[in-house]
Amino acid sequence: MQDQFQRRIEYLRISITDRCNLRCQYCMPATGVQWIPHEDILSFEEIYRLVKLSTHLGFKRFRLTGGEPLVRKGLVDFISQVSQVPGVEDLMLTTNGILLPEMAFDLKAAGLNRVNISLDTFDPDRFREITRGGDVNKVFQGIARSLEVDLKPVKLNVVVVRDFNLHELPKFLELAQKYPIHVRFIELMPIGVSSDQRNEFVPIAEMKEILGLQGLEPEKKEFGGGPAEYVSPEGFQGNVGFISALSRHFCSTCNRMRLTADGKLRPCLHSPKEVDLRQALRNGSTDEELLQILEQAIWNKPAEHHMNEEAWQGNRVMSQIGG
Ligand SMILES: Nc1nc2c(ncn2[C@@H]2O[C@H](COP(=O)(O)OP(=O)(O)OP(=O)(O)O)[C@@H](O)[C@H]2O)c(=O)[nH]1
Ligand SMILES: C[S@@+](CC[C@H](N)C(=O)[O-])C[C@H]1O[C@@H](n2cnc3c(N)ncnc32)[C@H](O)[C@@H]1O
Ligand code: SF4
Ligand code: SF4
Repeated sequence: MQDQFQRRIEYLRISITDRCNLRCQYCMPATGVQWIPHEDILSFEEIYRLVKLSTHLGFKRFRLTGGEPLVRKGLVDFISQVSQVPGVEDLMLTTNGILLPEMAFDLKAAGLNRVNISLDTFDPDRFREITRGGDVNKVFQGIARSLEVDLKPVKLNVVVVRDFNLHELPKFLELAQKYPIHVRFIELMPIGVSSDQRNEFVPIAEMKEILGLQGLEPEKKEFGGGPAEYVSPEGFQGNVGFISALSRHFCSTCNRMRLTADGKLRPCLHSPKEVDLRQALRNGSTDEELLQILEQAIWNKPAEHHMNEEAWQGNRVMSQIGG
């Protein structure tokens, strides 16, 4: 359905867990976060019901995220079920890739269409530093395995952090040159723990200059349902995408809603306004009542974010929203 600004809302980002096997510095505090108790997390049955209902409103793209979605038990069976729901056209997952070497085959067999994998550096020590303990080789293996089992197109998410990985951008470009991978460079958003890391922000224009891509016309073709704008340099096997959340935001074409692991419907990544679907699910609401809640939340979706002018509000960090 459309919201009050005539945006067609068709993409639901579902955070299936707030837990994670990494602790990225821009996403989570060093001490970690208090995990949400199990009983407060939506069960897969509850999420399944919401997915089915949302297709009646025109939702067709569904992305599983987290926390780290691959750490949740029962995920493969859940994907088998959701992938068969009529109206689910694109079922996708955003992951840090650590568990992909062992899970990619089963995910594909269960009906997952594709994966977006986060990777901010090639250097094992620096990866350990930014993720507070992760093994980058697992992510490399995860990328290779995803290509092998055809979870395509495989996309990489590279959050650009000035004092951390700016010098590695050309190496990421090489990856898109040699492999059929969409490499996307992301502006650091001042959300949760990164709300006080604004000095690490690098605008897309600067990234393009470093990469020598400033002159290229953006692709007209769509490569998914997300906000990235792509260029296709001559002779490249993959594409290069840019997610300009701050320097040129894409809110006027926003097509998505978010569901948090504890069952809150979040109409905008940046706005703390949420609607409690868990309570509605658990107090015996009918399908019609749930649909009404969804419709109302979509209609009232904020026009745009205020990351450039306002301080971060609310107490969630990015891993508790889903990115
Ligand atoms: N500001 C803003 N950032 C978003 C939004 N959706 C995704 N992002 C950011 O874009 C980055 C990539 O998101 P992904 O989870 O890989 O998904 P996607 O880019 O929407 O998906 P596809 O383009 O369909 O592959 C993450 O850092 C997200 O936080 C949004 O609605 N607003
Ligand atoms: C919150 S993570 C959840 C999924 C999974 N754990 C992963 O890392 O891909 C989703 C995406 O948000 C990105 N992200 C986290 N914090 C961010 C921030 N402050 N600014 C921009 N992107 C961020 C991550 O790099 C990742 O690509
Ligand atoms: S970005 Fe993803 S992998 Fe890193 S801490 Fe956040 S949820 Fe975990
Ligand atoms: S910041 Fe909010 S309105 Fe803007 S694109 Fe993201 S979810 Fe949509």
